[in-house]
Amino acid sequence: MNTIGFIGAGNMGSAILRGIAGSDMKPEAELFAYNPTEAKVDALADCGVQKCKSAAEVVEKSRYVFLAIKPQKFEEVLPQIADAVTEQTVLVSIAAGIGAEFIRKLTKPFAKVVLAMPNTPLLLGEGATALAKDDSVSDAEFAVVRNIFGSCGMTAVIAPEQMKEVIAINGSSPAFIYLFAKGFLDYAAKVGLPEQSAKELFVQSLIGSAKMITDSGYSIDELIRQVSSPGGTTLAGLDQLYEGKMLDAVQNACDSCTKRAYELSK
Ligand SMILES: NC(=O)C1=CN([C@@H]2O[C@H](COP(=O)(O)OP(=O)(O)OC[C@H]3O[C@@H](n4cnc5c(N)ncnc54)[C@H](OP(=O)(O)O)[C@@H]3O)[C@@H](O)[C@H]2O)C=CC1
Ligand SMILES: O=C(O)[C@@H]1CCC=N1
Repeated sequence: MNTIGFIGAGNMGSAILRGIAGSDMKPEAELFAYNPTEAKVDALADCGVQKCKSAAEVVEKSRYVFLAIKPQKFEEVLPQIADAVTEQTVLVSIAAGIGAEFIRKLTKPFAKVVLAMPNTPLLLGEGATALAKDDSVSDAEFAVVRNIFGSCGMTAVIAPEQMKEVIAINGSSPAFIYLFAKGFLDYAAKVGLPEQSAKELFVQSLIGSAKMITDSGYSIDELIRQVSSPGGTTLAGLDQLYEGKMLDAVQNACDSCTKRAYELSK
Protein backbone atom coordinates (compact mmCIF):
# COMPACT_ATOMS: atom_id res chain seq x y z
CA MET A 1 0.00 0.00 0.00
CA ASN A 2 1.47 3.39 -1.03
CA THR A 3 0.74 6.30 1.25
CA ILE A 4 0.19 9.43 -0.85
CA GLY A 5 -0.38 12.83 0.73
CA PHE A 6 -1.33 16.23 -0.62
CA ILE A 7 -0.42 19.59 0.83
CA GLY A 8 -2.94 21.76 -0.96
CA ALA A 9 -6.23 20.51 -2.40
CA GLY A 10 -6.98 23.31 -4.85
CA ASN A 11 -7.50 22.98 -8.60
CA MET A 12 -4.48 20.81 -9.28
CA GLY A 13 -4.23 18.92 -5.98
CA SER A 14 -7.86 17.85 -6.19
CA ALA A 15 -7.55 17.04 -9.93
CA ILE A 16 -4.65 14.65 -9.21
CA LEU A 17 -6.46 13.15 -6.20
CA ARG A 18 -9.60 12.59 -8.28
CA GLY A 19 -7.46 11.21 -11.09
CA ILE A 20 -5.82 8.69 -8.73
CA ALA A 21 -9.18 7.79 -7.16
CA GLY A 22 -10.66 7.05 -10.57
CA SER A 23 -7.67 4.98 -11.70
CA ASP A 24 -6.35 1.43 -11.26
CA MET A 25 -4.00 2.82 -8.64
CA LYS A 26 -6.72 3.51 -6.06
CA PRO A 27 -6.87 0.06 -4.41
CA GLU A 28 -3.12 0.27 -3.74
CA ALA A 29 -3.12 3.80 -2.37
CA GLU A 30 -3.99 5.39 0.95
CA LEU A 31 -4.71 9.10 0.35
CA PHE A 32 -4.23 12.03 2.77
CA ALA A 33 -4.66 15.79 2.34
CA TYR A 34 -4.38 19.05 4.21
CA ASN A 35 -5.87 22.32 2.97
CA PRO A 36 -6.58 25.43 5.08
CA THR A 37 -10.11 25.66 3.65
CA GLU A 38 -11.22 22.28 4.99
CA ALA A 39 -14.27 22.14 2.73
CA LYS A 40 -11.92 21.46 -0.21
CA VAL A 41 -10.74 18.24 1.46
CA ASP A 42 -14.27 17.38 2.62
CA ALA A 43 -15.34 17.57 -1.03
CA LEU A 44 -12.87 14.76 -1.76
CA ALA A 45 -14.37 12.36 0.81
CA ASP A 46 -15.95 10.33 -2.02
CA CYS A 47 -12.40 9.62 -3.24
CA GLY A 48 -11.47 8.12 0.14
CA VAL A 49 -9.18 11.03 1.04
CA GLN A 50 -8.38 11.24 4.76
CA LYS A 51 -8.30 14.77 6.15
CA CYS A 52 -5.18 15.92 8.03
CA LYS A 53 -5.01 18.80 10.48
CA SER A 54 -1.70 20.19 9.24
CA ALA A 55 0.85 19.96 6.44
CA ALA A 56 3.23 18.23 8.88
CA GLU A 57 0.62 15.52 9.58
CA VAL A 58 0.41 14.81 5.83
CA VAL A 59 4.19 14.25 5.75
CA GLU A 60 4.10 12.07 8.88
CA LYS A 61 1.46 9.81 7.30
CA SER A 62 2.67 9.71 3.69
CA ARG A 63 5.71 8.36 1.89
CA TYR A 64 4.92 10.35 -1.29
CA VAL A 65 4.01 13.96 -0.54
CA PHE A 66 2.64 16.21 -3.26
CA LEU A 67 3.36 19.91 -2.79
CA ALA A 68 0.27 21.26 -4.54
CA ILE A 69 0.45 24.83 -3.27
CA LYS A 70 1.24 28.05 -5.09
CA PRO A 71 4.95 28.78 -5.63
CA GLN A 72 4.55 31.89 -3.44
CA LYS A 73 3.53 29.64 -0.47
CA PHE A 74 6.64 27.45 -0.41
CA GLU A 75 8.64 29.73 1.90
CA GLU A 76 5.81 29.62 4.44
CA VAL A 77 4.88 25.93 4.21
CA LEU A 78 8.21 24.09 3.79
CA PRO A 79 9.61 25.09 7.20
CA GLN A 80 6.39 23.73 8.76
CA ILE A 81 7.06 20.25 7.35
CA ALA A 82 10.87 20.18 7.64
CA ASP A 83 10.96 18.19 10.92
CA ALA A 84 8.61 15.54 9.54
CA VAL A 85 10.68 14.90 6.38
CA THR A 86 12.70 11.67 6.69
CA GLU A 87 15.02 9.67 4.42
CA GLN A 88 11.90 7.81 3.26
CA THR A 89 9.84 10.85 2.27
CA VAL A 90 9.60 11.66 -1.43
CA LEU A 91 8.51 15.27 -2.02
CA VAL A 92 6.79 15.81 -5.36
CA SER A 93 6.57 19.47 -6.35
CA ILE A 94 4.11 20.47 -9.06
CA ALA A 95 4.77 24.18 -8.60
CA ALA A 96 5.81 26.37 -11.51
CA GLY A 97 9.40 27.53 -11.19
CA ILE A 98 10.32 25.81 -7.92
CA GLY A 99 13.59 23.83 -7.97
CA ALA A 100 14.80 20.85 -5.93
CA GLU A 101 17.65 22.72 -4.19
CA PHE A 102 15.24 25.34 -2.87
CA ILE A 103 13.03 22.59 -1.43
CA ARG A 104 16.02 20.95 0.26
CA LYS A 105 17.19 24.31 1.63
CA LEU A 106 13.86 24.81 3.40
CA THR A 107 13.33 21.17 4.53
CA LYS A 108 16.25 18.74 4.90
CA PRO A 109 19.52 18.66 2.92
CA PHE A 110 18.88 14.97 2.14
CA ALA A 111 15.25 15.44 1.05
CA LYS A 112 14.21 13.35 -1.95
CA VAL A 113 12.55 15.52 -4.59
CA VAL A 114 10.73 14.91 -7.87
CA LEU A 115 9.73 17.89 -10.00
CA ALA A 116 6.51 17.44 -11.96
CA MET A 117 4.47 19.63 -14.28
CA PRO A 118 0.99 18.13 -14.73
CA ASN A 119 -2.15 19.62 -16.24
CA THR A 120 -5.83 19.71 -15.26
CA PRO A 121 -7.10 17.14 -17.84
CA LEU A 122 -5.58 14.65 -15.40
CA LEU A 123 -8.95 14.90 -13.67
CA LEU A 124 -10.45 12.86 -16.53
CA GLY A 125 -7.54 10.47 -16.93
CA GLU A 126 -6.33 12.49 -19.94
CA GLY A 127 -3.46 14.35 -18.28
CA ALA A 128 -0.02 15.09 -19.66
CA THR A 129 2.72 15.32 -17.05
CA ALA A 130 6.37 16.24 -17.50
CA LEU A 131 8.65 14.75 -14.83
CA ALA A 132 12.29 15.34 -13.95
CA LYS A 133 14.33 12.84 -11.96
CA ASP A 134 16.59 14.30 -9.34
CA ASP A 135 19.65 12.30 -8.17
CA SER A 136 18.15 12.18 -4.68
CA VAL A 137 15.45 9.66 -5.69
CA SER A 138 15.98 6.02 -6.61
CA ASP A 139 14.74 4.59 -9.89
CA ALA A 140 12.08 2.67 -7.95
CA GLU A 141 10.81 5.80 -6.15
CA PHE A 142 10.75 7.75 -9.40
CA ALA A 143 8.83 4.89 -11.03
CA VAL A 144 6.17 5.10 -8.30
CA VAL A 145 5.70 8.84 -8.90
CA ARG A 146 5.61 8.29 -12.66
CA ASN A 147 3.00 5.57 -12.12
CA ILE A 148 0.83 7.90 -10.04
CA PHE A 149 0.74 10.46 -12.85
CA GLY A 150 0.61 7.69 -15.45
CA SER A 151 -2.53 6.32 -13.82
CA CYS A 152 -4.32 9.46 -14.98
CA GLY A 153 -2.69 10.29 -18.31
CA MET A 154 0.60 10.19 -20.20
CA THR A 155 3.98 11.14 -18.78
CA ALA A 156 7.28 12.28 -20.28
CA VAL A 157 10.62 12.49 -18.51
CA ILE A 158 12.67 15.59 -19.26
CA ALA A 159 15.80 17.26 -17.87
CA PRO A 160 15.33 19.21 -14.61
CA GLU A 161 16.68 22.37 -16.26
CA GLN A 162 13.83 22.28 -18.83
CA MET A 163 11.01 22.22 -16.27
CA LYS A 164 10.26 25.93 -16.66
CA GLU A 165 10.17 25.90 -20.47
CA VAL A 166 7.82 22.89 -20.54
CA ILE A 167 5.08 24.72 -18.61
CA ALA A 168 3.90 26.48 -21.79
CA ILE A 169 3.68 23.16 -23.61
CA ASN A 170 1.52 21.14 -21.22
CA GLY A 171 0.90 22.95 -17.91
CA SER A 172 -0.57 26.20 -19.21
CA SER A 173 -1.46 25.14 -22.75
CA PRO A 174 -4.93 23.83 -21.79
CA ALA A 175 -5.93 27.43 -20.99
CA PHE A 176 -4.57 28.62 -24.34
CA ILE A 177 -6.48 25.85 -26.11
CA TYR A 178 -9.72 26.68 -24.24
CA LEU A 179 -9.36 30.31 -25.35
CA PHE A 180 -8.90 29.17 -28.96
CA ALA A 181 -12.05 27.04 -28.61
CA LYS A 182 -13.94 30.02 -27.19
CA GLY A 183 -13.18 31.98 -30.34
CA PHE A 184 -14.88 29.34 -32.50
CA LEU A 185 -17.87 28.95 -30.21
CA ASP A 186 -18.32 32.74 -30.02
CA TYR A 187 -18.38 32.77 -33.82
CA ALA A 188 -20.95 29.94 -33.92
CA ALA A 189 -23.18 31.95 -31.55
CA LYS A 190 -22.72 35.10 -33.64
CA VAL A 191 -23.94 33.41 -36.83
CA GLY A 192 -26.77 31.63 -35.03
CA LEU A 193 -25.61 28.01 -35.18
CA PRO A 194 -27.24 25.76 -32.57
CA GLU A 195 -25.00 25.97 -29.49
CA GLN A 196 -24.86 22.26 -28.61
CA SER A 197 -24.25 21.02 -32.15
CA ALA A 198 -21.59 23.65 -32.75
CA LYS A 199 -19.84 22.67 -29.52
CA GLU A 200 -19.92 18.97 -30.34
CA LEU A 201 -18.73 19.56 -33.91
CA PHE A 202 -15.87 21.81 -32.85
CA VAL A 203 -14.74 19.63 -29.95
CA GLN A 204 -14.72 16.53 -32.14
CA SER A 205 -12.68 18.53 -34.67
CA LEU A 206 -10.16 19.27 -31.89
CA ILE A 207 -9.99 15.58 -30.89
CA GLY A 208 -9.83 14.40 -34.52
CA SER A 209 -7.13 16.94 -35.40
CA ALA A 210 -5.07 15.89 -32.36
CA LYS A 211 -5.34 12.26 -33.48
CA MET A 212 -4.29 13.22 -37.02
CA ILE A 213 -1.17 14.87 -35.54
CA THR A 214 -0.32 11.77 -33.48
CA ASP A 215 -1.47 8.93 -35.75
CA SER A 216 -1.61 9.98 -39.42
CA GLY A 217 2.11 10.04 -40.06
CA TYR A 218 1.83 13.43 -41.82
CA SER A 219 3.71 16.54 -40.72
CA ILE A 220 1.69 19.46 -39.39
CA ASP A 221 2.44 21.47 -42.56
CA GLU A 222 1.17 18.58 -44.71
CA LEU A 223 -1.97 18.25 -42.58
CA ILE A 224 -2.66 21.96 -43.09
CA ARG A 225 -2.16 21.54 -46.85
CA GLN A 226 -4.63 18.61 -46.95
CA VAL A 227 -7.42 20.83 -45.58
CA SER A 228 -6.58 23.80 -47.79
CA SER A 229 -8.27 23.41 -51.17
CA PRO A 230 -6.86 25.81 -53.77
CA GLY A 231 -9.05 28.90 -53.90
CA GLY A 232 -11.18 27.48 -51.08
CA THR A 233 -12.51 28.49 -47.68
CA THR A 234 -9.60 27.27 -45.52
CA LEU A 235 -7.00 29.37 -47.33
CA ALA A 236 -9.29 32.38 -46.99
CA GLY A 237 -9.40 31.80 -43.22
CA LEU A 238 -5.69 30.97 -42.90
CA ASP A 239 -4.83 34.27 -44.61
CA GLN A 240 -6.53 36.06 -41.73
CA LEU A 241 -4.71 33.99 -39.09
CA TYR A 242 -1.33 34.73 -40.72
CA GLU A 243 -2.23 38.40 -41.08
CA GLY A 244 -3.24 38.45 -37.41
CA LYS A 245 0.16 36.91 -36.60
CA MET A 246 -1.36 33.99 -34.72
CA LEU A 247 1.94 32.09 -34.60
CA ASP A 248 3.73 35.14 -33.18
CA ALA A 249 0.99 35.50 -30.58
CA VAL A 250 1.46 31.85 -29.54
CA GLN A 251 5.26 32.27 -29.33
CA ASN A 252 4.79 35.40 -27.24
CA ALA A 253 2.36 33.61 -24.91
CA CYS A 254 4.84 30.75 -24.42
CA ASP A 255 7.75 33.17 -23.87
CA SER A 256 5.73 35.08 -21.25
CA CYS A 257 4.81 31.83 -19.54
CA THR A 258 8.48 30.82 -19.27
CA LYS A 259 9.54 34.29 -18.18
CA ARG A 260 6.99 34.20 -15.36
CA ALA A 261 8.26 30.76 -14.29
CA TYR A 262 11.78 32.21 -13.97
CA GLU A 263 10.39 35.12 -11.94
CA LEU A 264 8.66 32.65 -9.60
CA SER A 265 11.72 30.42 -9.40
CA LYS A 266 13.80 30.08 -6.25
N1 LIG B 1 -3.86 24.83 -12.15
C1 LIG B 1 -3.10 24.22 -13.05
O1 LIG B 1 -3.54 23.96 -14.19
C2 LIG B 1 -1.71 23.80 -12.70
C3 LIG B 1 -1.12 24.19 -11.52
N2 LIG B 1 0.16 23.79 -11.23
C4 LIG B 1 0.79 24.17 -9.96
O2 LIG B 1 -0.03 23.65 -8.93
C5 LIG B 1 0.11 24.45 -7.79
C6 LIG B 1 -1.27 24.74 -7.24
O3 LIG B 1 -2.00 25.45 -8.23
P1 LIG B 1 -3.57 25.43 -8.25
O4 LIG B 1 -4.06 24.12 -7.76
O5 LIG B 1 -3.98 25.90 -9.57
O6 LIG B 1 -3.87 26.55 -7.14
P2 LIG B 1 -5.08 26.65 -6.12
O7 LIG B 1 -5.05 28.02 -5.56
O8 LIG B 1 -6.32 26.14 -6.74
O9 LIG B 1 -4.65 25.61 -4.97
C7 LIG B 1 -3.71 25.89 -4.00
C8 LIG B 1 -4.23 25.35 -2.71
O10 LIG B 1 -3.24 25.53 -1.71
C9 LIG B 1 -3.92 25.75 -0.51
N3 LIG B 1 -3.06 26.32 0.51
C10 LIG B 1 -2.80 27.62 0.77
N4 LIG B 1 -1.98 27.70 1.83
C11 LIG B 1 -1.72 26.44 2.23
C12 LIG B 1 -0.99 25.88 3.30
N5 LIG B 1 -0.33 26.66 4.16
N6 LIG B 1 -0.96 24.54 3.44
C13 LIG B 1 -1.63 23.75 2.59
N7 LIG B 1 -2.37 24.21 1.55
C14 LIG B 1 -2.40 25.55 1.39
C15 LIG B 1 -5.06 26.67 -0.89
O11 LIG B 1 -6.07 26.58 0.08
P3 LIG B 1 -7.01 27.82 0.48
O12 LIG B 1 -7.94 28.03 -0.64
O13 LIG B 1 -7.67 27.36 1.73
O14 LIG B 1 -6.08 28.99 0.71
C16 LIG B 1 -5.49 26.09 -2.23
O15 LIG B 1 -6.55 25.18 -2.09
C17 LIG B 1 0.85 25.71 -8.19
O16 LIG B 1 2.15 25.65 -7.67
C18 LIG B 1 0.87 25.66 -9.70
O17 LIG B 1 2.06 26.18 -10.22
C19 LIG B 1 0.87 22.97 -12.08
C20 LIG B 1 0.32 22.56 -13.25
C21 LIG B 1 -1.00 22.96 -13.69
O1 LIG C 1 -0.72 29.32 -14.06
C1 LIG C 1 0.11 28.71 -13.37
O2 LIG C 1 1.04 29.32 -12.82
C2 LIG C 1 -0.01 27.22 -13.24
C3 LIG C 1 1.22 26.50 -13.74
C4 LIG C 1 0.78 25.82 -15.00
C5 LIG C 1 -0.67 26.00 -15.04
N1 LIG C 1 -1.08 26.73 -14.06
